[in-house]
Amino acid sequence: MWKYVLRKWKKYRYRFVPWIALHLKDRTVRSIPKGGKDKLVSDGEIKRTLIEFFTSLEGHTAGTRRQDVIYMDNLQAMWKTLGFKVERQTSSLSSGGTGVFVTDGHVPKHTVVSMYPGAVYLPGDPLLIQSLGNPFIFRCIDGVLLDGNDKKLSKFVFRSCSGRDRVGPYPVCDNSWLTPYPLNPLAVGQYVNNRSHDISANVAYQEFDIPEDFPFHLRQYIPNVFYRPSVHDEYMDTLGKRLVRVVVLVSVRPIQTGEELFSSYFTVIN
Ligand SMILES: C[S@@+](CC[C@H](N)C(=O)[O-])C[C@H]1O[C@@H](n2cnc3c(N)ncnc32)[C@H](O)[C@@H]1O
Repeated sequence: MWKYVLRKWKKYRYRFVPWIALHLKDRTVRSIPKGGKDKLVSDGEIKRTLIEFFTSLEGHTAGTRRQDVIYMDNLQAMWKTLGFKVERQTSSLSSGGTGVFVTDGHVPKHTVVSMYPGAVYLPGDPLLIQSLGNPFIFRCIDGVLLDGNDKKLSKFVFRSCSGRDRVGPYPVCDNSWLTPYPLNPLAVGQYVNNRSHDISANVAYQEFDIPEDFPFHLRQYIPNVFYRPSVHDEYMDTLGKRLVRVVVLVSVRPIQTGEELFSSYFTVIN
């Protein structure tokens, strides 16, 4: 029985874990050809965008200003740097809960429009308890999992991992995505809803490993942290010199003000 489950899991290719597959009726599949890397934009372009945007946020955290005020400033910085704002709002789908919308500006095709926050679990890390009934477990192409749930045990786990990995006074990731006012307003990608038969996807997920030369002072805006402590040696052996896995959402077509973002939860690599 256990071997059967493991064999099935190894073959499992959807972006979200089986729990969500059981709960969504519309499972329109996005198919990627064998050998395809599912990369819409280059790693260099993602790195450039993140550095440019994070740099524009610097200085907004100083002092004792309220988090909601900082959030508004950072949304404004998003508009100035990237040319658009994305925010959480009630979904346009009945029973869609919260979704993510472009609330100002215009998103050109092949632009980083959001980030999927959460703790990063490598194959073999214990995620079972956090994953029960959790619709926010995201699966990367290589089997790495992200838990983007901002409540309950998942929230507690992220907070403790982010505290553990501090280097002196410098945070190496951001945990404000667990609140309604993320310091990095891109970090709302876990709320993007699945496309339906009538509405096609306007964004797609893309993995990006933060390289070692990423500016240290900007890591405070990265909404991801490894679950496992001291993972780096092992991780670097397999993937080269990388600090942490992030997942960005990239527009697959131009998106205008007022449009809700929709992805394909059922992306499958053939
Ligand atoms: C990753 S969460 C997305 C955020 C979610 N809308 C919320 O408010 O928490 C996935 C959950 O969103 C809902 N959802 C996503 N796409 C949907 C769709 N096309 N129709 C209805 N519900 C959807 C389902 O409840 C699913 O379990």
